[in-house]
Amino acid sequence: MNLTITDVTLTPILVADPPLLNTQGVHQPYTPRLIVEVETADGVTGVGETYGDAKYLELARPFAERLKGRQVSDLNGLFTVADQVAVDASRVENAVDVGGLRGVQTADKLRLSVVSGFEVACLDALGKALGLPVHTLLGGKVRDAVEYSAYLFYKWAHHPQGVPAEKDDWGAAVDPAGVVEQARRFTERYGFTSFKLKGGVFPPAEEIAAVRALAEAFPGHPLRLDPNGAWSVETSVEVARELGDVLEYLEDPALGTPAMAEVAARTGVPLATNMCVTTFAEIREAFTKGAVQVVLSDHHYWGGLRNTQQLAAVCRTFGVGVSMHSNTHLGISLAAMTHVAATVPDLHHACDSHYPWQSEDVLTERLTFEGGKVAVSDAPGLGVELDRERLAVLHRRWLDDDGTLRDRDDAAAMRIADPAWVTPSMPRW
Ligand SMILES: O=C([O-])C(=O)C[C@H](O)[C@@H](O)C(=O)[O-]
Ligand SMILES: [Mg+2]
Repeated sequence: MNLTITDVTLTPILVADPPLLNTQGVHQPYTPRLIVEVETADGVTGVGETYGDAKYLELARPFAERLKGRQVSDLNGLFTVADQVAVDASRVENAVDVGGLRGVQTADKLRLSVVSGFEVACLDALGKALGLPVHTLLGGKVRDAVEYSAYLFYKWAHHPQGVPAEKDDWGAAVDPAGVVEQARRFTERYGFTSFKLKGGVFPPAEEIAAVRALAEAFPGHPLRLDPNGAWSVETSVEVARELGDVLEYLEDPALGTPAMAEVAARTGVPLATNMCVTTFAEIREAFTKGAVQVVLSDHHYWGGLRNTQQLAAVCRTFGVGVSMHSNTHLGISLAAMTHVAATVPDLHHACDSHYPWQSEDVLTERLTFEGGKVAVSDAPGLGVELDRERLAVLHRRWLDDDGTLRDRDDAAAMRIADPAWVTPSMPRW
């Protein structure tokens, strides 16, 4: 068996995204993703996926060049390769990513986001070459299915008038009744039993009312609210007081570890984060201050599936829970998330997934949720197959774009509807 990497292909694409609202603005009609393929000397291929904005693509290109001639099994070597790739200083000047939605932005984190796409592609190829599923390469599954939560968003029925977009059949959700209706459809279509509402969009009282309406419609079901750091400490404590009896956790109510620690000290509601702990370097301060009770790993920016397992081990050591964050990903990443989540022993919270919002994919067969869970594939590799025609169509869309959609910008999308919109300064409430 020859595991030498002989070819690496990078395909940036634009995928349809509905008008989902968050505290920064609204999703653009198409969002960038990067599809990574590696091929071995034996002709075995592996696929990976990561963020597709220009700053990732510009690192992925030199990274891909350096991979040829290496072994798909040399997963540790990917980090050495990453260290050799220079990051343009202007890419980390503002120190935050997507207005802060993905936490701090450092050169290392950018590199890790690229490593993850290649790591997953290498694991897929290695698994196929050995006839083993990715979860076996990660040490073996401890469950046969991984539970996901319904990721509810305030949303408009359509992207602003005149903006080209794909149709979506979800309708609008801008008030408690709309949120409950969306949740009902999520349960009917996918069987989800826990619900996360993306908040920070409307004044807290409206979002409290929406969560209350969910609690009434789905009594006893785990509920979460995530305003992406849009609230002050006082507001966070107030919301925790109002909703403490129904929340599984509050996610990033306030921005930054010191503020989160203060909120945590003043409420019994557990706090989760995908914003103040997004790198290993941020763990010590957050855990020693008791700022977070659940870390939501995003294998893309934590540097892959094996780093996610390491994060889970650190969390276990500190008695902090672990679950998963999600961002406009496709089926390759859902498969990758499912494989790694299947290997984490103490996963006690349903993982996030945007996948139901992504009507387009690059797989021949979409992954499915049954009873809110994705079955863990035992097929070799990730257990997914690339649909080359679909990939070509979505790549063509990226090629045809004049550059405005190649970098995610929720504030720019909002300005189309509201020209006066500026990225809100935090805390917003
Ligand atoms: O905090 C989170 O869970 C996210 O950042 C998830 C996504 O970025 C979500 O907020 C989005 O895409 O609007
Ligand atoms: Mg979050």
